[in-house]
Amino acid sequence: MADLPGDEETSSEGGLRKIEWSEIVKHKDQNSLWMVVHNKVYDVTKFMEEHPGGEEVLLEQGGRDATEAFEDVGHSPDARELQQNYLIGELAAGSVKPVEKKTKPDPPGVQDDSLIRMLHLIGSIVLVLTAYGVEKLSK
Ligand code: HEM
Repeated sequence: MADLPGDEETSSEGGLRKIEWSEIVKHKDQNSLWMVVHNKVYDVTKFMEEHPGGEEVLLEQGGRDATEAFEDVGHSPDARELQQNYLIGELAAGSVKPVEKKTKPDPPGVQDDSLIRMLHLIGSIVLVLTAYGVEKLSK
């Protein structure tokens, strides 16, 4: 495969280029789709349309560790052989996987905000009532 960015970084021992997560996570759409399976990095951009399981599932795994998803499907030995055509490198040892941001729970502070507003309201009412009471008493 030609024109792979950083091809020249190919390591001497394994022959496989060591790739960091910081680079992998950038390749997660139709233009360029990489995924990690068993610590190996695959560029499946050109395979997307041919994938018997559909391109959607591959896109979902773009820029991520797809090992579990890949194994859960129980891919055939043929599929595993085919997969090797798309091998571009291996995960750099010690490369730290970025924390995935999934659907966030309610941001903290939302509840606190409404609590503060409620306290303000109660405070204002107490203030008005007190002022009213003081005025009455002073008469
Ligand atoms: C380089 C990576 C991959 C290759 C080469 C590949 C290849 C294949 C092949 C050849 C098949 C046909 C059945 C078989 O031979 O096992 C298949 C089916 C399937 N693949 Fe993949 N696959 C890859 C990654 C993935 C990933 C990451 C997922 C994520 C969920 C996935 C999901 C599926 C599903 C759901 C099917 C079943 C389709 C069906 O039987 O209806 N594949 N794949």
